[in-house]
Amino acid sequence: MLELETISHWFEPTAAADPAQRVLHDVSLTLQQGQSLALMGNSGSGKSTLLQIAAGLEHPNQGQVRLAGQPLYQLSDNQLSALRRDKIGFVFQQFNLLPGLTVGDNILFQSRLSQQPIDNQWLKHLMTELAIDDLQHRLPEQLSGGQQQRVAIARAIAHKPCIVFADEPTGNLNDSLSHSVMALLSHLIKQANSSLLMVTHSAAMAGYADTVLELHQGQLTEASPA
Ligand SMILES: Nc1ncnc2c1ncn2[C@@H]1O[C@H](COP(=O)(O)OP(=O)(O)OP(=O)(O)O)[C@@H](O)[C@H]1O
Repeated sequence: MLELETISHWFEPTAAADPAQRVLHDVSLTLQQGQSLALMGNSGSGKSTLLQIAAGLEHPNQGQVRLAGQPLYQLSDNQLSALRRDKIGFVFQQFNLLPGLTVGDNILFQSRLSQQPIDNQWLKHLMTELAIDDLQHRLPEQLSGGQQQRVAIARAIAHKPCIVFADEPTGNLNDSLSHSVMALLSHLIKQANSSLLMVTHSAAMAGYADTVLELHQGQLTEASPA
């Protein structure tokens, strides 16, 4: 479903005398449909860079990413945007809800853009499970952090994407909220038969994923036990 093929990536030096900063070295990875993977590693080890490359948001210097059989970095900009819109869901640490839209419109935003038929039964199920059905007419600023992240999860899964990319999805929540939000995210992703690639600093949150890998010196290794 998601294949990273020998990805290498570096950033140009900020000063002429500095060497280029190589962040990823020949990273390969396969994620099957319905499988979840947590990516851990020290700050600055390249986790977000890897997630951005896997999601088609940052062009790698070398290597290819295949998502649902399509080589992301051989697609035109329009094809890549359409694939991201139809096949991918995103959950970010900062929630990233659209401030001018109600909860209901935020959740439907991506489905409407993709012009796919909206599965109302699935939407209702999501809202009930996430306990946000009474919040549909509120604006994001009228919600708590935990409520905002539950809305962001509904938005990410509403169109049953092939894969959800989550960058520190519980990074702004306290411990108990983190567990309840993470439990809901992993449960609903399984129900949608979506895959999950999640970046986290928390071994407890990583424990919700089927597999945990660590990024160290530009390469993926089995995560060391917590
Ligand atoms: N646009 C950029 N230009 C130059 N260097 C960058 C850029 N983006 C990231 N980096 C550098 O690449 C390295 C990896 O960054 P990245 O954000 O992927 O790490 P991370 O593991 O997600 O870190 P954290 O856990 O702190 O969020 C860091 O050293 C960072 O400073």
